[in-house]
Amino acid sequence: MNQPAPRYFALVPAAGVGARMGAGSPKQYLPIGGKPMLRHTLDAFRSSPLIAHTFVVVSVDDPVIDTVVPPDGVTVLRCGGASRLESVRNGMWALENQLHAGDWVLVHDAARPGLNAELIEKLIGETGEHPVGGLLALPVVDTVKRAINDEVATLSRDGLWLAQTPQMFRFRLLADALEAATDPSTITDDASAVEALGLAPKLVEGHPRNLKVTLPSDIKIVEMYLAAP
Ligand SMILES: Nc1ccn([C@@H]2O[C@H](COP(=O)(O)OP(=O)(O)OP(=O)(O)O)[C@@H](O)[C@H]2O)c(=O)n1
Ligand SMILES: C[C@](O)(CO)[C@H](O)COP(=O)(O)O
Repeated sequence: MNQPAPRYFALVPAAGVGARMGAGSPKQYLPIGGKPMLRHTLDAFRSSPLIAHTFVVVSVDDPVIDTVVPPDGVTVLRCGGASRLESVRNGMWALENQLHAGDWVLVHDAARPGLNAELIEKLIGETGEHPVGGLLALPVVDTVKRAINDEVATLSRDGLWLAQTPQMFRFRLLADALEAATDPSTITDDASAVEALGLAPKLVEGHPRNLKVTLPSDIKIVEMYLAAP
């Protein structure tokens, strides 16, 4: 019997405060290339024919989202938590009765506005029906140092990658993994919750344009990528 076509949904955690940006307001609403940072991410998912719908998680009392959310393709979930882990987990809880166990969920940071349809489709295409899931990541190309107190050591960069997002997993697996996760300081992305179950997601090479806008110096970099044809 033919299997139903897989469904892909985006879940965008956007309930952070942007402390490291130091802008005095949540960074996801800062203007990037003429529109709020979050809108770039929402528009990227709306531009991909593979994405059935996008859900964005914001803080319960977010006063800005209604002026940023596009007219269609996106549903706002006012259930943000005290950590990224909690915001994503709360978002998954909110979708419990809307998504099927086998639906794919692509979790993507609102703070990564450089995402485009090509990267979305690359992740989906290369992850395919992988038994665990996949995430965009970049292989480490610099020498890595670890500094503890006055000691500095060079770490082998063999096999080291820097995780990006989206990170895509089937709904049930991701929901169960996040349910089992307890420590937001160690479970800093969605894949680490799945890895804690003893599972290994696929790493798919992303792109520097998909950087996480964390510090003020990141804004000009991502605007450069967004301005490039
Ligand atoms: N309680 C939180 C914390 C973070 N995030 C989201 O998770 C993504 C990645 O987090 P990060 O870049 O750390 O954003 P902030 O937490 O806002 O930044 P900072 O750590 O500097 O405060 C962002 O899209 C952010 O909005 C979230 O939804 N809920
Ligand atoms: C999810 C993530 O972007 C993968 O690199 C990263 O872990 C988010 O970290 P943050 O401290 O919440 O920005």
